[in-house]
Amino acid sequence: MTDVLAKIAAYKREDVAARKAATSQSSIEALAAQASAPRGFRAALERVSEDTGRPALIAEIKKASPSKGLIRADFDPPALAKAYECGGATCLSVLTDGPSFQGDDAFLAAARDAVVLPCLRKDFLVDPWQVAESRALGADCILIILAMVDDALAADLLAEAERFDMDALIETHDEAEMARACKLGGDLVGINNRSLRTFEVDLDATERLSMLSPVKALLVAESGIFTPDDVQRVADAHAQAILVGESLMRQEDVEAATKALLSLS
Ligand SMILES: O=P(O)(O)OC[C@@H](O)[C@@H](O)c1c[nH]c2ccccc12
Repeated sequence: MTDVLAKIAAYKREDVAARKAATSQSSIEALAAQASAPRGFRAALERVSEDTGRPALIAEIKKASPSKGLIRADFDPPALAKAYECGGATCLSVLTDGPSFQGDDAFLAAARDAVVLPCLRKDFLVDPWQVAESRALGADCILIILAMVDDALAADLLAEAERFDMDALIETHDEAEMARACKLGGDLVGINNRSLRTFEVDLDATERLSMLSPVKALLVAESGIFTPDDVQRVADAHAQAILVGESLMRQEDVEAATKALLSLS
């Protein structure tokens, strides 16, 4: 693991230890059992990509990032969620990590309550306890970043997601990680076009890795998508969904920008 990822993993482990000390596994599971039912994240993406013949949009609510600093000052998660929904997004992704992304757990619930769209909790999972926590926060899907976890932890996270009836987006960035994703056996696989090591973005990653993805997996092209041409490019590489944050978050009129990206009017 490189410096950025190692740093994030280190503070996450500390943070999770404190959270676990405050809320036991059985307590967090009790909270998860009370959460509103999962909305079917992967199923929604599949439905839209099949019905429309274009990639379904996972629209991301992200205030800041380590590579770009502050992305959007005027930041109101429920309003952004509604703008994305009206603009044609199929699902939402909400950053909950505080130190690197200025996210907050409360943003997830606030965004999800404002819409009917399934929501991904975008955070760094380093412990299976966080899966129950994600469900307790209302998440419909979790993220498993293969650059950050070994195969055993990835399998534990995936099994926990299944136990709570959630989907899991398995994130890859290179050939070795895609091979690991195939072994793991998930059915929702992301190709991050941004290296979490160098922050360099290249849509070429989707083109190189898509043919190596598991046969049954729904494929998500993540990061660096700015224009309808970019959407077409990853669609040509067989992406059935796209995960887009920055290019939409930077626009004043998020609903109009979402429609424009999807070429809807
Ligand atoms: O803002 P972008 O370039 O459209 O990217 C969105 C999303 O793919 C990106 O935020 C992301 C993908 N994988 C991650 C893992 C952790 C944090 C963030 C991410």
